[in-house]
Amino acid sequence: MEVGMRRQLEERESKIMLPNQSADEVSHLAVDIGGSLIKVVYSSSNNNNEADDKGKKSSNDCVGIPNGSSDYPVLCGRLHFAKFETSKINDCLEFISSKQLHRCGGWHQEASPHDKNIIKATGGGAYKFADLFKEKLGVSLDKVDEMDCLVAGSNFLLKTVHPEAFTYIDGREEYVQIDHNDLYPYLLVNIGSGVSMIKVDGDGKFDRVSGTSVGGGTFWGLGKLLTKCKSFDELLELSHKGNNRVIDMLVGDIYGGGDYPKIGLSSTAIASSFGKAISENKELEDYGREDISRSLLRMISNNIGQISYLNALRFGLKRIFFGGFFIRGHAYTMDTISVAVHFWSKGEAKAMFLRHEGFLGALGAFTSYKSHGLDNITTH
Ligand SMILES: Nc1ncnc2c1ncn2[C@@H]1O[C@H](COP(=O)(O)OP(=O)(O)O)[C@@H](O)[C@H]1O
Ligand SMILES: CC(C)(COP(=O)(O)O)[C@@H](O)C(=O)NCCC(=O)O
Repeated sequence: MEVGMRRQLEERESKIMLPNQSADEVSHLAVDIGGSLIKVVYSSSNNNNEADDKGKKSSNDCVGIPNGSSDYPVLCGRLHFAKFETSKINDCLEFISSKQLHRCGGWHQEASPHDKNIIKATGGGAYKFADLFKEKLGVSLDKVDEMDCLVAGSNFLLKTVHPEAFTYIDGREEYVQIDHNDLYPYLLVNIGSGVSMIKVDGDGKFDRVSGTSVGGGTFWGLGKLLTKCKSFDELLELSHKGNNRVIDMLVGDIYGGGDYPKIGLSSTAIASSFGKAISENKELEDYGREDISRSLLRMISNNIGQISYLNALRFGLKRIFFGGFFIRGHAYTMDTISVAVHFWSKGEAKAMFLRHEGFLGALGAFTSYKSHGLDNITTH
């Protein structure tokens, strides 16, 4: 199975190991409620401080915060990730309730009852669904700004998790070694329902320099209408089998089969996405659903790649990291974005992808439990 598809079919819940992962007491929970998906990040930890077979307190190995304090057993455990469709928010609330994740303040003996009833939340849904969380789970959402969280999550991953960033070129993922002293500035492009482009200059130092409403929601929304797919994964799967040349008007279609070398366009370059449909006497039903899905995916990915590069150019940025659940580790999406960045930058800029692509915001909210030392965690 192709790497991209493998990741796409992963289980709904996945984990990052923190040092000494071993037990399962839930300690912190953060949510990112976006236009399409709710992302949940929570940590579980060994909280019992029992001696291991060498007679050493297991919490002494918890080296996640710089001063080595063992007051924060959350550092000895796992980060768990889960996601739900925002339209099915009740599934998410049931998940949280069934695992008692909302009782997350409990690990800290000194946590006040007040703290125990508050969870960090980001994304527009932190505003939209605050009352629902209160009503169904009895918790208040402590709202953290979405852009702050995206940047914090991205910086956390790039600095802490290895391997996290990779390039996707000619069908191959290649992991990128991140030099902590040479990370900034970079452009973060988060492709969620819509797209935000953020110039990141350091921890908490950033500027949202651009955005576009043509993003993941556009692909899923238009794709659903055009193909009658029932799920995002089905639409993505279809795109694998399709051929965009059936619908896209290529340079060669306009130039009698030839290239247009003077402006650097080969005959196979797309001159006009969906352009063939104007001249053919065909209805929507006459086109293959696979081909429609492929053209749509290509159109949107290409466009985002191009706008990203133009913004990188505006600020002289060479590195562009792409996140957001639109990507889904999908080979064709990453390939199209990479090719677009490479083409427009004439090889000067590089598109890089993040393994925890869709969880930047949720991770940023998670690390914002600052008073609990979580802004400094490290991982294995
Ligand atoms: N299972 C899924 N259901 C719906 N959309 C999905 C799914 N998986 C990936 N996506 C894509 O991811 C986009 C949402 O990405 P995300 O980063 O979660 O943004 P948001 O915060 O706006 O929800 C969707 O618009 C869609 O393109
Ligand atoms: C409004 C948003 C920040 C919300 O984030 P999302 O739920 O899409 O992840 C995002 O959809 C966006 O940046 N849209 C593009 C708006 C624009 O710049 O035109």
